[in-house]
Amino acid sequence: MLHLPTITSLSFIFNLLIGILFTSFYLHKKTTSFLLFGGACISFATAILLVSFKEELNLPWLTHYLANLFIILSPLLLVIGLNKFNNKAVINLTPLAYLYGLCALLLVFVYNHVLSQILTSFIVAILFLYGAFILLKTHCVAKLQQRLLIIGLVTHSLVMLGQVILLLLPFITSNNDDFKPQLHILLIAHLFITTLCALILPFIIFANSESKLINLANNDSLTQLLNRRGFFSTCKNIKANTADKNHTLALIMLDIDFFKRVNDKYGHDVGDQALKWIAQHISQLFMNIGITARIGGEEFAVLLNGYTLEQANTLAEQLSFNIRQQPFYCNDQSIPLSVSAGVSSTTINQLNLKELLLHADKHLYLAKETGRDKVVSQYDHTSSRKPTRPQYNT
Ligand SMILES: Nc1nc2c(ncn2[C@@H]2O[C@H](COP(=O)(O)OP(=O)(O)OP(=O)(O)O)[C@@H](O)[C@H]2O)c(=O)[nH]1
Repeated sequence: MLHLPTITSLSFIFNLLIGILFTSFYLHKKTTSFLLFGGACISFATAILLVSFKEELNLPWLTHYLANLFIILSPLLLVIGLNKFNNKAVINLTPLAYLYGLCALLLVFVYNHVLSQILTSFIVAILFLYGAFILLKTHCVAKLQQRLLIIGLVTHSLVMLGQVILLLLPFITSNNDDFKPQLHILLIAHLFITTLCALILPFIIFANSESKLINLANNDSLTQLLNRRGFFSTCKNIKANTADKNHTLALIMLDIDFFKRVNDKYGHDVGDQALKWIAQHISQLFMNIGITARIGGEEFAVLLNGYTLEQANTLAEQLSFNIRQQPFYCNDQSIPLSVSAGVSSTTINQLNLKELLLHADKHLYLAKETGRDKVVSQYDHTSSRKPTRPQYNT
C-alpha cells in the first residue's frame, strides 16, 4: 500500500530536482519567478529532510520549528513567484513579510506543541488558495495544465484545512482520539499533491515562454502586426483549413508613398509613429476579416480569405481613403500620408503565396509608377482617379 517513507523520499527527490531545475533556469535567464519557484521547491525538500530527522535527533527547534518555517516558506515563495510570472512588476511584499514574521514569532512559543502544526497547516492552506486565485488570473497557453494546477492548489488547501480540523477536534470535543490514520492519509495527500504541483508548474512556465518566443519571432514589435515570417506561417494553414478549393482569396499589398521624405523631414521617430498609425488603420479595417502584416520597412500585406478581387479592391480603396482623409498628427504637426496598393487574387486550388505576393507587388509597382496614392488590381491597370502627392509644410 502507500508506504510513507517511500513517498517522503520520492517527494524529497522530486522537489529537490525541480528546485534545482528552476534555479539553473534562473541562472541562465535571470527570470526572478524561476528563482522563486526553485526556492519554493527546495524549501519544501528541506522541510521534508528536517522532519525526517525527528526520531533520530532530539533537536525540536530544528526538526519542528525550522521545518515548519520551511513548510510555510514554500507556498509563500510560490505565491510571490506566481505574482511575478503574472507580470506584476511591483509586488507589495510587506503583508507577506509581516505574515511570515508573525508565524516565525508564534512558532517560537508553540513549536513543540500540536498548535505549531495547526498554525502551519492553516497558513499553508490560505497561501495555496491565494496561489490558485493568482493562477486563475494568469494568462497561460497550457490551459489544461493551468486547470490541473489550480485544482491541485485548491485540493491542497482543502487537505491542509482538513488537517487543521482533525488536529483541532480533540481540543473542542471530549473525543480524545488522535485521528492518526486520517492524519496519515492527509500527510500522504499533502506530499503527493505538492510533488504533482511541482511537476506541472515547469510545463506551464515553459509553454508560456515558448509562446512568447514564437510571438516575438512572428510579430513586428513596432506595429504589433505580423511580420513577414508570421505572415507566411499563418497563411500556410489556409489551404489545409479551407474545404472548398474553388474558394477565392485576395491579397492587398500596401506601401506608404514618399516615406523617405517623412523620415528625412521629421526624423526616424516620427517615421516610426507614422508606421504605427498606418498599421492602426489597417488593423481597424481588416482585424476581423483578414491576415494583416508588415512585411517590409514601409510595406504591408493583407490576405483576405473568401474575398474576390473586386471586393478586395473596394476595401483597399476604403483604406486609402481613410488614410488620406484623416491626417497623421505628430508633435502638433499635421503630416499628410498616402498609400499605394496592389491587389491580386486566386483560388485556394491554385494558391501559391509567393506568386500571389509577386502579382500584387507588380500592381503596386504600377500604382507607384502611375502617380501613387491609388489602388491597382488585375483589371485596373489605369486608375481613373488623378493621383495626388502628399504636400509637406515647410
Ligand atoms: N522610420 C522608419 N523608417 C523606415 C523603417 N523601415 C524602412 N524605413 C524607411 O522607409 C523609406 C523607404 O524609402 P523608399 O524605398 O525610397 O520609398 P519611398 O520614399 O516611400 O518612396 P516610394 O515608395 O517610391 O513612394 C526609407 O527611408 C527607409 O529608411 C522603419 O522601421 N522606421
